[in-house]
Amino acid sequence: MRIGIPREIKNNENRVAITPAGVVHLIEAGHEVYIETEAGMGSGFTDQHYREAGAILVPSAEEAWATDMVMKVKEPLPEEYHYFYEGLILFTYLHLAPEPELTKALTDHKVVAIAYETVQLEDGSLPLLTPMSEVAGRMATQIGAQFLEKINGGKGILLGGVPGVKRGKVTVIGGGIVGTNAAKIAVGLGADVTILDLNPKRLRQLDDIFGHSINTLISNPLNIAEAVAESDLVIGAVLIPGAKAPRLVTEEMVMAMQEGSVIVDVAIDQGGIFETTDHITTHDDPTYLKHGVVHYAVANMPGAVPRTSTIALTNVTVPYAIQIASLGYKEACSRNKALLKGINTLDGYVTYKAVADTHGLVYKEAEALIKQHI
Ligand SMILES: NC(=O)C1=CN([C@@H]2O[C@H](COP(=O)(O)OP(=O)(O)OC[C@H]3O[C@@H](n4cnc5c(N)ncnc54)[C@H](O)[C@@H]3O)[C@@H](O)[C@H]2O)C=CC1
Ligand SMILES: CC(=O)C(=O)O
Repeated sequence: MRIGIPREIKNNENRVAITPAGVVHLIEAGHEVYIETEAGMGSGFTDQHYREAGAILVPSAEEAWATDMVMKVKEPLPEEYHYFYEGLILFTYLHLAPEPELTKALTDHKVVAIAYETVQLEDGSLPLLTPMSEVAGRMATQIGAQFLEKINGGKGILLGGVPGVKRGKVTVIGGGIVGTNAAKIAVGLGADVTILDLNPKRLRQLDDIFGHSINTLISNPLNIAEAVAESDLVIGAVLIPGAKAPRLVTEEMVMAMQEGSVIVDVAIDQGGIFETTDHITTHDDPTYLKHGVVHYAVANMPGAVPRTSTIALTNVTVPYAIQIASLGYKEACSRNKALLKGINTLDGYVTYKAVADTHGLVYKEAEALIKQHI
């Protein structure tokens, strides 16, 4: 199969969908890799690295898109929609629930869109989201600490405090991969950390992992309101796979926070969990002030640490890409049910229920559509 890797064009998105090591694996499996020139530069991989690995360098995005399967990192932007064609396999993060226009473009062009973030194993885990959630979770606390500094618009506190001065309070809403990694860094900095989750089993696991260095709270509106009001930093880390994020923190709750406190809404890629994170921000202009609270809502946080992120991402995506390329998506998804769950659009239909429900579109099971072809 011909696999295309265009350069990412989202603001400050320095990741790339394949490393030279990944190219070697794909070529060993019998495939051709067409990579746009300079696509890997932001991650420290030169065109020469890719050439030596056996890739074919192409000078335009158009040529990278004119292949059988395109691998990307982020969702295509409107200026890329004209590359879509019927039967194109697109393997990337999509986050379609907050993206009605992209959903329409994919269904209109009958693209086979396989979203990294909804590939799901039997135990419910999301193997192609996990590494980026680890990165974003760790970054969330670092970023929060940075914006709490007075020079960056914050209230001027050090999360760990010092002897004789109180520690800062960090609340993490959602105790999955992002939440756990955010808490690890916050505990490491010496902050007073509270994690809320809806799932009592998860809270027990967190209690086993962190012991008395965190507080756990069941997630409900009263607990959220109380924890948010007294926090210096609140991190949004909730996910209902494929669906629009629930708005758990109301504007009123944000108004109860002290001026100069900070919100990092990591879940913004699924629409965000704060009523006040009403738009996505970029690495160029990452924050805005609302009710005196600094809001950070960047949807591609790992793009800021591309070397780490590209390697972590491709470690997990390449084995799935090889399955799709070697077997074809129909056979690969019939054999691998985790991959089947990744198909968000097929044959002009939305094939992920939460996405179809969010946009009020007809839902069709990917498996049934694939069977019609076989
Ligand atoms: N902004 C960015 O650059 C990035 C954003 N993300 C996003 O971060 C979000 C979280 O991802 P993960 O941690 O991997 O998901 P996860 O599935 O590991 O964890 C989500 C947690 O939310 C909990 N939850 C569900 N409903 C809840 C509620 N009402 N209250 C409290 N907790 C609730 C679940 O029980 C689960 O523990 C996703 O939207 C993901 O796409 C991930 C990486 C990068
Ligand atoms: C998960 C995601 O969307 C990202 O890493 O940018």
